[in-house]
Amino acid sequence: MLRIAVQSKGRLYDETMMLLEEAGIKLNKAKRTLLLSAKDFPVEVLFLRDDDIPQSVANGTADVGIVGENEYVEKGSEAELIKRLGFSKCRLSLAIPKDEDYNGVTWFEGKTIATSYPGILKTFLQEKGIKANTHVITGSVEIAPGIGLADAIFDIVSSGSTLVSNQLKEVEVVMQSEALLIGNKDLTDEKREILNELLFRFEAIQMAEGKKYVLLNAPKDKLDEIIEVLPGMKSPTVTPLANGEWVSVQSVIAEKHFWEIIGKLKSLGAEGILVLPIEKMIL
Ligand SMILES: Nc1ncnc2c1ncn2[C@@H]1O[C@H](COP(=O)(O)OP(=O)(O)OP(=O)(O)O)[C@@H](O)[C@H]1O
Ligand SMILES: O=P(O)(O)OC[C@H]1O[C@H](OP(=O)(O)OP(=O)(O)O)[C@H](O)[C@@H]1O
Ligand SMILES: [Mg+2]
Repeated sequence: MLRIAVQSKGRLYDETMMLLEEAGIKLNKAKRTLLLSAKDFPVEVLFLRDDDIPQSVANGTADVGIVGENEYVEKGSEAELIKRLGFSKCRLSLAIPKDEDYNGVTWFEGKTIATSYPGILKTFLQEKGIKANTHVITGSVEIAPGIGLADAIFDIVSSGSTLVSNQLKEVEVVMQSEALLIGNKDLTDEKREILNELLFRFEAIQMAEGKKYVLLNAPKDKLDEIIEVLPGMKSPTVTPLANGEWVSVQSVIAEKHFWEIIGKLKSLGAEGILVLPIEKMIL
């Protein structure tokens, strides 16, 4: 059994559970259980507060874990980084009251900064040679300047709307963060084998992200030009149609180039274009 620690509720929960489900890990349902086993796969899932995940993985309570890079770095965890998962992207930034003049990090000299990430903040301030006081609070950090608890804050920013609604402005981005798969350094060979299977599945899911399968009918005399627009994984599949003047072409395209590619295909005379989602991709 490989034991995976995941956040029990919060910002990481939904996408973590979706990733596990897409990887074929279906949990045996039980109400209010913090440890659930999976059906048909030697994995069990341990639900924890995200702050506790790096340490649980480092000390072997869990074998692997899914946690924000911010928590992993803050805890200085002995766990090893196995894979970046690409979701829950955010950044850790310093922010100050919006009406303050700001002309560089020296603004923070002698100031008090409220944060839930004192470790990362300390490293940053040391690198910059700034002496400031840190006020550690575990939540609602953004209200600290407004109630006179601190002069500035150091916290998670994503859209920036929490800063705006607290009359703050972001002045320094200190680190970028995303969800990570981390693992204990001393996994047994058996556990490594399960982990490798899990990684294979995660990679197939990530590979399919942002990609679409396209099928279309093309006039034979335009085939070369159409193939140039549609690179495909290796090269597009081309099959003849009953009408000898036409062929069917199938390929994979990146969603971000979708409309541009479809426009070119149409102008080259492609017809009957079908676009299908891709669930998994194994090269
Ligand atoms: N606004 C956001 N946008 C994107 N990712 C975020 C955002 N806020 C937090 N995250 C990421 O999700 C992780 C979990 O955030 P969440 O707010 O659920 O944590 P928490 O309040 O500490 O929860 P817990 O009760 O588990 O300790 C953060 O550590 C960060 O990596
Ligand atoms: O830039 P934004 O898009 O506004 O996101 C940033 C906010 O999101 C997180 O809080 P969350 O909403 O998860 O609430 P929490 O304090 O209960 O963790 C984080 O702590 C910030 O406050
Ligand atoms: Mg937390």
